[in-house]
Amino acid sequence: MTAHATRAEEDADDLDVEEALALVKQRPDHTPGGTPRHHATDWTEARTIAARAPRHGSRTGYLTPVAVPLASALGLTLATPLTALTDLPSFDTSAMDGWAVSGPGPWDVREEGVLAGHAAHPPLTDGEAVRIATGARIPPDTTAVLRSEHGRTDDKGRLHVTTADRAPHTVTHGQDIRPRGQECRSGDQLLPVGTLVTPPVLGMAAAAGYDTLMAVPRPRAAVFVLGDELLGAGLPHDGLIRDALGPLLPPWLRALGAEVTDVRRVGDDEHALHEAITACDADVVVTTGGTAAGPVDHVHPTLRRIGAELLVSGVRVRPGHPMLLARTKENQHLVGLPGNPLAAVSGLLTLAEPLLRTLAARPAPESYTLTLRDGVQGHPYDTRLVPVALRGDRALPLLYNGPAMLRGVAAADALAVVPPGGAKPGAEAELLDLPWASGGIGVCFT
Ligand SMILES: Nc1nc2c(c(=O)[nH]1)N[C@H]1C(S)=C(S)[C@@H](COP(=O)(O)OP(=O)(O)OC[C@H]3O[C@@H](n4cnc5c(N)ncnc54)[C@H](O)[C@@H]3O)O[C@H]1N2
Ligand code: MOO
Repeated sequence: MTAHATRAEEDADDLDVEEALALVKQRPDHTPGGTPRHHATDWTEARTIAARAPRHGSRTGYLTPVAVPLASALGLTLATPLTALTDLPSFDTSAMDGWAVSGPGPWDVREEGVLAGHAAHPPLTDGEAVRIATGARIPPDTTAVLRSEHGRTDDKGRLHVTTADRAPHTVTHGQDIRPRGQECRSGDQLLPVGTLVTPPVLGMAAAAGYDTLMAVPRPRAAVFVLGDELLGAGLPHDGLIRDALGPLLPPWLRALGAEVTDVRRVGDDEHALHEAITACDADVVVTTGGTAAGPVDHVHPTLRRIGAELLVSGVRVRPGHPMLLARTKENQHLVGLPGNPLAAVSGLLTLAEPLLRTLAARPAPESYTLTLRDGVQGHPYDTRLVPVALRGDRALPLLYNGPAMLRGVAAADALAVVPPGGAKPGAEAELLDLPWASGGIGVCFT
């Protein structure tokens, strides 16, 4: 381990120890800075509140379904059942390249063959055959398809069944013919409401006659990045640092099913923040930074000013405890992510993920646990989310997991949920998968 790594690891540990020590000396409803945290919500409860938030009043929770062209429907949820608009196959079709034959052989072979996509072929008479391609329409009165490798034509053009292992290949009635309606009849339900539109669902829908699907659209999300200290390019200098969340959040939100409609830096300007929020018509507003009670932390004052309803104000989770969720308009929620980058990731998974999931009518991922290879120091009262790498059937907690660090999560497959008090080596921990670790980067960012 390098001297640099050792120092960073100590820093990460120091943060935990400092916070823990400060907290054990205080009542659990006070932050280290002494600000009361009367409203801090339990981590599990916060996720439940976020998932239910869009369901207030008589609302279903999900966005109004729309007709979406197949090319744009990947990742959406079906709002109506997928009902076959046609029989499949829609005509009797050849399953193999070969000959359509009628009655027992040998057969006289017609001159013109039948290809996929061709118009109907005249009926065969008994003792006749015609060359046919896979997917072509079966001529009326065909009794079987003989595969090209199971037949040969003699010099008079007559078709014979060839032999294998000294016995002729069998030609049974209906062999290698896919009858119309074998897979479904027009009107059959192929997939229920609530199905996630995956690549095979798109293929199935096209085969069954659809050009568009009635689906729940992607929630539209706007990202407002707060902080005068942030640079969009180049090296940090003079106390200024690079904006890490501007690049991180939009693709992650897309991976969570959102359409990102706006990404803007609004500095530490209360007026600009007020303008940005009130002019925004996205379903979800995500702000970063400014959630604490510092002199330029404008999120809470702005929410008070616009009369927003605070649903979650602080969560008993580390990092990320100042995160918040508010209802800013009848159809709009705001997720306030803390500025520390790993704290923002924590808020994304705690509040934004369940909120977006409900708006998009997606089912909750199955929760699962794995054994932790190493012990993880806990917070006395709060849940911790710790980046882990998956190695076989064990989760390996990663270093560099301090609130301001992304080095751990950048190498992680999941975040482990560590309960208050910590976890011993070999303990089971719930894992929150990172979208690309399970789905593949190409799938989740389309
Ligand atoms: N008196 C107290 N102070 C703080 C408390 C507390 O309980 N009492 N909590 C600390 C914790 S924990 C966090 S997290 C932060 C949350 O603060 P804010 O949401 O107001 O965030 P900022 O102050 O704006 O920034 C915090 C930190 O993160 C850096 N930052 C901000 N945005 C970005 C970005 N887009 N990319 C990279 N880094 C960013 C910023 O420069 C600060 O270093 O409050 C603590 N304070
Ligand atoms: O614990 Mo804060 O929430 O640094 O990130």
